[in-house]
Amino acid sequence: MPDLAKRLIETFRWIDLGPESTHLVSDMSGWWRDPEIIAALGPALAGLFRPARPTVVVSPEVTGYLLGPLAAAALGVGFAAGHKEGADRQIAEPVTWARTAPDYRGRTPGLGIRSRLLGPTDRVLVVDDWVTTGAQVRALYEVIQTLGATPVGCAAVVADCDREVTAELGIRSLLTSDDLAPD
Ligand SMILES: O=P(O)(O)OC[C@H]1O[C@H](OP(=O)(O)OP(=O)(O)O)[C@H](O)[C@@H]1O
Repeated sequence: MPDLAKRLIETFRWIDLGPESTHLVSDMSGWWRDPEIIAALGPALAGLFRPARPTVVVSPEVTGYLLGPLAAAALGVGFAAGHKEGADRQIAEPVTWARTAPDYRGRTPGLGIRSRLLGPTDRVLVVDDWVTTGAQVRALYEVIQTLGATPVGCAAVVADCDREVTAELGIRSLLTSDDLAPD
């Protein structure tokens, strides 16, 4: 196993919120606190798709805003935000939206990208921390295609989805959820 994968596993935690809680909560704060992980994550995610020659990275709000720019910098391309509807601020220009199917928490948020940021010459890499149902990635692909651009795939730190979704959305990851299974 590569050193980065080992370090991601060592610094990840499941948090038990107590007897009232029905599930463990993932805690990735150790990743952002570790200088070696911060330095290695962008190049590692970029390396999953370098041959696809992405021209831009897109990531969903909010954890994607940490990871996407790291991967974009490693690829030498720019970044465009995937906004979630309902944020407490206005976007004062046209945004192209798509609604997600129910995600891993049963939510169906709209995801949107500022329309002027992508065009037909763009090959777009979606980057995220964790993909479960793939609903948010799929909605971003819909927006990307509506804007005339081409999604080349999704680079994730953790993939937790079934084989069909992985193949359909072209998901590649540094870890699978089995690597982070609670004890
Ligand atoms: O595969 P899916 O079922 O679509 O779920 C995966 C998405 O959910 C998580 O983000 P979340 O919406 O919890 O936001 P966060 O980044 O603010 O934690 C994760 O960061 C992905 O974006």
